[in-house]
Amino acid sequence: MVRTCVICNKERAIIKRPKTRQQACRECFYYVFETEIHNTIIDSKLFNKGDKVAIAASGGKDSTVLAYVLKLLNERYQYGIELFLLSIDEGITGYRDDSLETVKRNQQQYDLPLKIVSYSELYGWNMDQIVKEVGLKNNCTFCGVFRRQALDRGAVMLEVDHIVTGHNADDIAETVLMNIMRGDIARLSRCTEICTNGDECIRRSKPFKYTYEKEIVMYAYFKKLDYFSTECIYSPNSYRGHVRTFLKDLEGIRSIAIIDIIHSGEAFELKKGVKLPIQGVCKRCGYISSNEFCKACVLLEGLNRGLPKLGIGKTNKMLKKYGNMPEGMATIPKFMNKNSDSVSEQC
Ligand SMILES: Nc1ncnc2c1ncn2[C@@H]1O[C@H](COP(=O)(O)OP(=O)(O)OP(=O)(O)O)[C@@H](O)[C@H]1O
Repeated sequence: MVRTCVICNKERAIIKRPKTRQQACRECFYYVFETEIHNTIIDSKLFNKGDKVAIAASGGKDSTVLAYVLKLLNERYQYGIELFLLSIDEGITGYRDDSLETVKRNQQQYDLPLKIVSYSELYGWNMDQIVKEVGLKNNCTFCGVFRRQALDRGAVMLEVDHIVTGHNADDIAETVLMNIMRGDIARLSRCTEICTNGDECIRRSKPFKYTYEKEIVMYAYFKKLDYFSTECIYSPNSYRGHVRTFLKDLEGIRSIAIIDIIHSGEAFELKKGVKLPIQGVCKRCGYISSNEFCKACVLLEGLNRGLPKLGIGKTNKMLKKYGNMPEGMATIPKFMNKNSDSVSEQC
């Protein structure tokens, strides 16, 4: 049976929106998809006119669609922001080298400046070398911690005010579930924030907070966007992978479950008296940290001392076991910010 688009009531519907189950034509799907993201940006006051914004670009579907849509919305609604692409080269042969080729093509296609920062130049180690040391089990910890800091460092090099990432509604719902299952109250209380600012120097936000992964894939497919679709070769059997499978099952039964989980996460309130870690700065590299040394410095020290397990688990417990961090070890360059000598002075 031929169905008519429920939005324009004219064209033939060729899409069933995964988020709302609405039948829509292609043009109406594009329009509602883009407009919902625009509404999220406006409702959350993500940007100020004149902001320099780095799009964390991995070459994957999410960040590729993000670059395309942000460029389009910036022109359509005159946000007045300046966009850049910022990519981190983790040094994963057969994965990141190929996806970075996609980012380089996106740079041409979208005519945006691109900056690539590598783990090797920042930390003296790439992921291929790290996996040789630590194996497949804990390597995602190294990669995640190092990437977070690498993005901030790249943003400082680009002198931008803001980083946006392609984290989508599914990613955020997964994170809520993971934090509940781990009892990680500190992260649970902040993982649904669309924008982190105040305690961090470079604003970081997720314009796709309410955008379903399936719709991002559909949009990329129908628009024929150029993106890289292989999964990371070093992340089989990650904890997140199991949560993802669980969430996909839930979505199959009730598609709105993803948004409901995000709303539940937003509604969590901490009991009075619950102590949260206090943000300070790393004594060694100046990056934000709730401990004396940031996680990246501890992980790096573990690698350099031939003790890769040093940074896995509770830092204080591990330092007790393996001994304190010796002074004068190879370390990450001091985190410098465009307005101050170090993060501590600006935040
Ligand atoms: N190497 C990288 N360089 C720059 N940004 C990255 C990199 N890896 C991840 N990101 C950012 O973090 C977001 C979430 O990353 P994740 O690893 O969960 O990938 P994903 O969900 O497959 O997203 P994508 O489809 O964009 O790769 C990405 O959308 C991107 O904005």
